[in-house]
Order: sequence, then structure tokens, then C-alpha cells
Amino acid sequence: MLKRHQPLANIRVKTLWLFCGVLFVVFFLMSWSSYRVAQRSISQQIEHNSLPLTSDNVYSQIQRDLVQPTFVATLMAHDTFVRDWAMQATPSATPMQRYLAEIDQRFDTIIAFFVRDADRRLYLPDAAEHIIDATSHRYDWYEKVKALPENKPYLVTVGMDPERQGQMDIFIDHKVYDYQHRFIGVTGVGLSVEQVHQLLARYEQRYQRRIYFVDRQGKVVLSGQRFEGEDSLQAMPGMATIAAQLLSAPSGSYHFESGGHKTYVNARLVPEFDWYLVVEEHQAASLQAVFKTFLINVAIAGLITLMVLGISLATQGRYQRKLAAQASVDPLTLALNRRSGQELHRLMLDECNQQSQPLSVLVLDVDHFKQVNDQYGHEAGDTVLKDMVQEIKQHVRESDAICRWGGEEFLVLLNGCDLTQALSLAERIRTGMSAHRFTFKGQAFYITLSGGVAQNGPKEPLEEVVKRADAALYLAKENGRNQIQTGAA
Ligand SMILES: Nc1nc2c(ncn2[C@@H]2O[C@H](COP(=O)(O)OP(=O)(O)OP(=O)(O)O)[C@@H](O)[C@H]2O)c(=O)[nH]1
Repeated sequence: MLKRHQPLANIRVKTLWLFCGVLFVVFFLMSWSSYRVAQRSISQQIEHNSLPLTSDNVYSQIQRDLVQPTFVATLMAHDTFVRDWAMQATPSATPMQRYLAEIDQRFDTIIAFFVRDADRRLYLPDAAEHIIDATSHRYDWYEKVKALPENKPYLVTVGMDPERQGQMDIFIDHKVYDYQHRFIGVTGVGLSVEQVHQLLARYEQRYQRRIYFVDRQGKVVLSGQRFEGEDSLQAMPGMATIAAQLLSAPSGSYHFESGGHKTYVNARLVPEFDWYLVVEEHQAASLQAVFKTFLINVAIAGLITLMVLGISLATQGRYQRKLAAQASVDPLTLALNRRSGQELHRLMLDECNQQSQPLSVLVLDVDHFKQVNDQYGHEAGDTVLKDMVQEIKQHVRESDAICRWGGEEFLVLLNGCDLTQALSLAERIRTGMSAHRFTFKGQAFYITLSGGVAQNGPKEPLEEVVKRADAALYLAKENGRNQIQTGAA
């Protein structure tokens, strides 16, 4: 009987799968669109807010650390002592050395120096004096500073300091003029590159970004720790596409794609050094968390969809089973209804024929049931019918079937029972039922059963065998009730 509902059930299951599929796709699309919105907002945040802010922070820190020496160099270049001393015909080195030592001490610079152009002597705070040898590359910087145009009085250079075992230093070299604006020398201070290097490294660590300086040609002049060997913007993959644009504007925000990842760049010209401060951020790093959230959302969506599917399938299965059960049983006694009994009979007869087993049919009817109803009420009658089914159940097997054939008449299909066995079983039911004490509203009463048994012929339809069992029942009633009779073969 259930098989007849199978196509409908299949359609329902397919619809459910489709619904869950659509649900998952909707969940997925929602998560994806949130991910894209977050991605876009992060991109804008990086490009227009956080990178420029990092750049500002680094720049103001650099200004504090590097601009002060520039001021010191400017101050020295305009100091009347320095100029007067340099203008002397044969100045004594001692006052200058003392002056330079004072500068070092006062401003915490690594080295303060003065080059007197008249004798090309380099004066340092200690007693050592050096001759600026025009043939040596070591002093190329001096020629560069000397050649500076008037509107650019100083130069920032990064180079080896031979006085400090070849360590990298930053020098601020400032031209010095006499009172008639004639070039008379170069003065300035040096400070350790390590300081700036550490500063960049600290910022890189804090902001998880790559921070470095390039000169106007794009050559990397100072970097933190995140460098992997590229020595110019043009040599960096992807960066080459924006290098020209970056180096032609005083500041700007840019981005480029390389290896499937977007990189955001902020660059600003630091006029004091004529270098660009570059801050880079790889989108991949900042989007990792957002992407992780997206994956978690998709996993949750999948889980919810599976839960909905599971619950729906279970509920539908239960509901269907309940419907099927409701359609096949008598609601009062929970015995099978007439239609189910008929269907089941066909199956049972086939099965018994296949296994060469007998099948018997028993018809049971409550004696004077009308009186029970009349005397004790309809409710009492209902209880009798329900208890009767329970009583029958105690005597038959799981493989047998009890159906309510109509009113107070029940049909029992006895699998594997011949007439004799069926008769004996029917007797047991009858005896059991007659001993059943009913109490209703304080009144006790007993009932009796009459029954008819017939053994099913191998090809005999249900109507025929029931007819014979009914005839036997009629005989039992005729013979005084409370007895079982067998139907003629
Ligand atoms: N309480 C209750 N009564 C029912 C139900 N179905 C049928 N009946 C009653 O069962 C009674 C059957 O009465 P009859 O056919 O005269 O049979 P009887 O009184 O048992 O007499 P005999 O069968 O000849 O012994 C009727 O009064 C019906 O109303 C039911 O579901 N519940």
C-alpha cells in the first residue's frame, strides 16, 4: 500500500533537496557578497586611510630623528665662528676640533665635521685631520656637495664611515659661504643608519607593512627588514608598473597586482632628503582573516542546510509513516482497517502458497454487543472492542493480521495455521475473552465471543473464504453463541 505513495514521496524528497540546494546557494551568495563588501572596504581602508597614516607616523618620527641633524648642519654652516675660522689664512685646528666635539656632545650626533676648502682639510672632533684627496672616490661626496646649486645648500648621503670601521652612516653635508657668499667649505654631522633602519623595522613590525626609502631614481636607499634583495622600484615585480608615476608626484596612493595578489602602496617625498618614503601592504595578509570568516560562514551555511535537510527528511518520513499508518488502521482499536486487511490477505496468501503453508481465516463477533452499548453506554462498548483486539494480540503471532471487518466483527488472518490449529487458537481467544472482567462506572460485566473459522484454499479469494467463515459464525450464533464453529471446505 505504501508503494502507491512512493512517487509522491520521491517528488517530495527531490523538492526538499532542491530547496536545501537553493538555501545553501542563497547562504553562499550572501556570505560571498559580504566577503566582497568587506574586501572592498578593507582595500579602501588600506589605500586611503591606514597606509597614509602609517606614512605620516613614520615621516613624523623620521623628522624627529633625521631632521634635527639637518638643522644642526644648517646651524653650523651659518655659525659666525665656523665662517670666521675658515676665513683665517692659517687657522689653528684646536678651536675647530673643540667646536666639533661640542656639537657631537650637545646634539648626540655620531660625528660632526668641517672641510676647509682653502686647504681641502677635513677636521673632526678628535685630533685627526684628513686631506680631501680629489683623486680618491672616498671623497666623491665633497665634490658633489660643492657642485650643489645655490638653492640647494645641503645633501643627505648614505655611505660608509671609514672612521667607524666601515659602518653605514647618514651624513648631512651643508655648504658654507663667507659673508660675500663665496664657497669656503662644507660642514655637517653624521648619524648611524642603524637608527633609521631600526626605526623602519619597528614600524614594519608594528604595522605589518614594508617600509623603505628610495631616491628620485627609484633606488632603494634605506630599508627595514622585509627586503628580499630588490634594490630599486623598477626591479620589484609589479611595482615597476607604477614606479614612473610614483617618482613623478610628491605623494600618492597606488596599487598593483602581482602573482594574483594586490599590493597597496603609499609614497611621499621627504624633501629634506629628497627621498621617497614608501609604505607597502599586501592585501593577502589583511584579507586572510576576512577570507577565514567567509569560509567559516560557508561551513556554517552548509551545516545549517544539512541540519534543515536532515530534520525535514526525518520529519517528513515520520509524517509519511504516520499518514500511512493512519490510512491503514482503524482509529478506535488500532487494528488494520478492512481495506488493509484485504491487501494484506493477498500478500499473505501468495506467501503461504509459495512456502506451501496453510492460511486460515477467523471471524470473531461479540455476542449481544448491542446490549453492552445499551446497558453500559457506547464508551463501554468501545472499551470492549479495544480490549478484544488486545486479547487477540496475545494469542496470535506478529506475522498474523487482525482487522476490524465492521462494527463489532473482527477478521484474523492466521499465517501458517490449518483449520485445526486455527480452531484451537480461536478457542483460546474466546476463553480468554470470556474471562475478561470489564468494569464500567462501578458495574462489572463479562462478554462472550462467537467465531467462525475457515481454511483458505490456495486460490480462494478473500470474499469466498470469509463467506464460509461467516457461515460458521452464523452457525455459532444459531447454536447459542459463545462458541467457535468451522466453515465447510
Ligand atoms: N460502542 C460501539 N458500538 C458499535 C461500534 N460499531 C458498531 N457498534 C454497535 O454494535 C452493535 C451491533 O449489534 P447487532 O448487529 O445487533 O449485534 P449484537 O447485538 O452483537 O448481537 P449478535 O451479534 O447477534 O450477538 C450495534 O448496536 C452497533 O451500534 C463501535 O465502534 N462502538
